[in-house]
Amino acid sequence: MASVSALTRVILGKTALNARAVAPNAGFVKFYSAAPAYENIKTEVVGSKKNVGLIQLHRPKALNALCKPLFVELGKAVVDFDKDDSIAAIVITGSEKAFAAGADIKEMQNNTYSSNNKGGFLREWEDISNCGKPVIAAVNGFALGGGCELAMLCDIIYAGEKAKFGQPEINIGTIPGAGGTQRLPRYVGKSKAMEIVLTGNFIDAHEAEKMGLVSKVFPVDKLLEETINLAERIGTHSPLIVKLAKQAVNQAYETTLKSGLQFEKSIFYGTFATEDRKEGMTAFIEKRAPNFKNE
Ligand SMILES: C=C(C)C(=O)SCCNC(=O)CCNC(=O)[C@H](O)C(C)(C)COP(=O)(O)OP(=O)(O)OC[C@H]1O[C@@H](n2cnc3c(N)ncnc32)[C@H](O)[C@@H]1OP(=O)(O)O
Repeated sequence: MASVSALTRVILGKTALNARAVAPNAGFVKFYSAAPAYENIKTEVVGSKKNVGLIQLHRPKALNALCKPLFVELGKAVVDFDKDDSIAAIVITGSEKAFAAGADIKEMQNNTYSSNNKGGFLREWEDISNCGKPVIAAVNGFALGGGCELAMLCDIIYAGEKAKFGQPEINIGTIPGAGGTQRLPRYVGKSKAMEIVLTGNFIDAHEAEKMGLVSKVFPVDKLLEETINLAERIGTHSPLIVKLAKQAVNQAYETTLKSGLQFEKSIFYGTFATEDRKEGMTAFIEKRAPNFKNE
């Protein structure tokens, strides 16, 4: 697969450089003065308004298996983009062959119950689910085990038509450990989730779309472009209201309908305390585009 840089050059028709490598004020790519030297991921700021944080998992020799160093870097990149007011949404992608082939089996082979427990194995993954901004997965290739779970930690999943999803942990004598038994049934229902978890079988992108795991399927070489378009579309709205909308939808997974509706109502009422709600409605009535201030 072409690198993120090459892809974004194609997508945006201008020079997109790795944010780590670019000098301050280089124009197209936002410079992170304190950007760490990542080894297992690449980050860039992309989109015509430079408001989409793109993270590419980059551990090609292991099909992006999610070793701890990779996840620490991924968590840091997500937290940094989440804190950055110029970023509207975050896209996580992998390579054409693999989004991620799961947690790193070689790394965990000699773990014990007690080492998992004491070390909080896979705890870093919470950095993704705690992100306030929309996180979108662009999945080409394998999204297996932890790879499928990482995609499900994201708010929206777009897939390339050759993507393969699965929870094959059962094949190696364990069970999904990063949300597969909990998030998958919420996406696809109990029977299909049981089938996927208990057989370890893979499902293709179109099946995943039919089941509701994936929102849309695209040709492999269009996936990243379409996902960035989606992130940019979200980025046209008030970041404050987007964050509240995300919180409200996520609450549907945490509670009963009655208390979820109460939660929604209080968030909805709360939007009336924001400048952006006032601006949005005023702009509609004045027949002009809104100018949101994130306030
Ligand atoms: C949260 C939990 C508990 C988990 O995620 S458990 C892990 C769940 N995931 C899996 O079981 C998938 C494991 N991987 C596979 O089944 C196969 O690699 C696939 C994805 C079907 C691809 O098969 P192939 O195309 O034949 O590639 P394959 O040669 O197996 O993999 C290429 C390299 O990546 C390595 N690799 C692939 N998946 C890996 C993983 N999850 N952990 C560590 N290394 C992995 C693999 O060992 C090989 O390395 P090497 O060349 O040093 O032998």
